Amino acid sequence: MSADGQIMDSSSLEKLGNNKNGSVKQVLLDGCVPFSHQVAGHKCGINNTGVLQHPDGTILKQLQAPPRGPREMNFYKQVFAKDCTDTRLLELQQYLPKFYGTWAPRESSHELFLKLEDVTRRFLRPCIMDVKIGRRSYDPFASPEKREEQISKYPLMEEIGFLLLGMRVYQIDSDSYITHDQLYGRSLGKDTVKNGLTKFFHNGRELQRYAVSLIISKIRSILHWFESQTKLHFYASSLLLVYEGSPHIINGSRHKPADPGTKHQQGEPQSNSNNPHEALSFQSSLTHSHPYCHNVQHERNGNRKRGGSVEEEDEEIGMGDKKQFGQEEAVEVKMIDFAHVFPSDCPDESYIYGLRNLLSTLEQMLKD
Ligand SMILES: Nc1ncnc2c1ncn2[C@@H]1O[C@H](COP(=O)(O)OP(=O)(O)OP(=O)(O)O)[C@@H](O)[C@H]1O
Ligand SMILES: O=P(O)(O)O[C@@H]1[C@H](O)[C@H](O)[C@@H](OP(=O)(O)O)[C@H](OP(=O)(O)O)[C@H]1O
Repeated sequence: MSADGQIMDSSSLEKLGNNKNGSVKQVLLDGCVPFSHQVAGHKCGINNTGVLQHPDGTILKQLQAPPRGPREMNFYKQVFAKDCTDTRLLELQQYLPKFYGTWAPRESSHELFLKLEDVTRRFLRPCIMDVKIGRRSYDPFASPEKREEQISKYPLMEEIGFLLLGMRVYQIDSDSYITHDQLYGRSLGKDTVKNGLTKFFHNGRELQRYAVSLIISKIRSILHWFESQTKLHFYASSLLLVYEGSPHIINGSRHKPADPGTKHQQGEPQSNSNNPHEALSFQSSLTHSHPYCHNVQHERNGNRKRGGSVEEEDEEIGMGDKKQFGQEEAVEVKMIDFAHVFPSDCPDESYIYGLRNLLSTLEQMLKD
């Protein structure tokens, strides 16, 4: 058990030798690697590995210690049950990452992971933000100590109804990402939380207004779901907001990656993985297939092979003037982190409050 309460067996981590920079690339058994787009949440195991990326493009979230881990697993199982007839739960599916069941490393079956859709996967330069929603980030069964600890981390949660846990934003001019962690989020007050959200939508040149508008409409749909259901309450749960940071690929058509959890088809574009094993699985398609594959390959490893900028690489492979996907697809909003979801018989006013305030802050941003 790691210091943060997650179970991780050191036997499942292999070191694959030094790469060119002298750093050690970790690959878990079965070709899994640490997921490079994690912006918040628990880090567990050796060298603080957190969420993992499976070679098939899904992500793996290790089950937390009971009761949290089993509670989250059961929640996913309930929502994605094949024989589910509950309309509200069926509606909820679209707002969650797809759930592909549980996964365990071949040689360490006592470790259990949730196998989930990687929400960032179809994006070339994903800008990602994790926002905890609700006025309380502790559940009704939390001990007085836990309540106090959670409240003291962000006393404004009650009033603001959300907390920026972490973000990663692509900057066009420097061709790099800036990141902010939870300490930044906690430093934001009622009058400054809008500035925090603005940072997430700013690419160094301008506010990505299209992304704000599209994300607003996705959050509105989630709010409608919450306004129409009374059976579940979500505590310490988050929204994961993602939009495309690359200026090259908005507007136009593009192929979608193969459904994660299924085998990659040759020639099918893959996106944004940092997993060398996933790259290998479609390596043979690189020479003849869609240039998008090639482009992504450099970016996804996070250590591109040449010194040139991302844009130069796009030009080299014929991507420079290509627009690759429509605006609707250029953003994503999913609910994540369900370790504290409980049955109820009334609307989840705390979560609804958080969503409404987040929405009105985003709307205000567009008016400014
Ligand atoms: N389905 C997903 N697709 C892409 N990224 C994800 C997905 N699920 C989680 N992540 C990434 O992993 C991070 C942590 O996820 P999550 O909040 O579920 O973990 P946690 O350890 O339970 O968090 P906490 O410590 O807040 O309880 C998120 O901030 C996000 O960056
Ligand atoms: O972000 P931080 O500062 O690391 O704080 C963690 C964060 O508040 C998590 O939401 C919480 O897990 P839960 O929501 O599941 O309670 C975790 O509790 P923990 O320390 O008990 O794991 C905290 O440590």
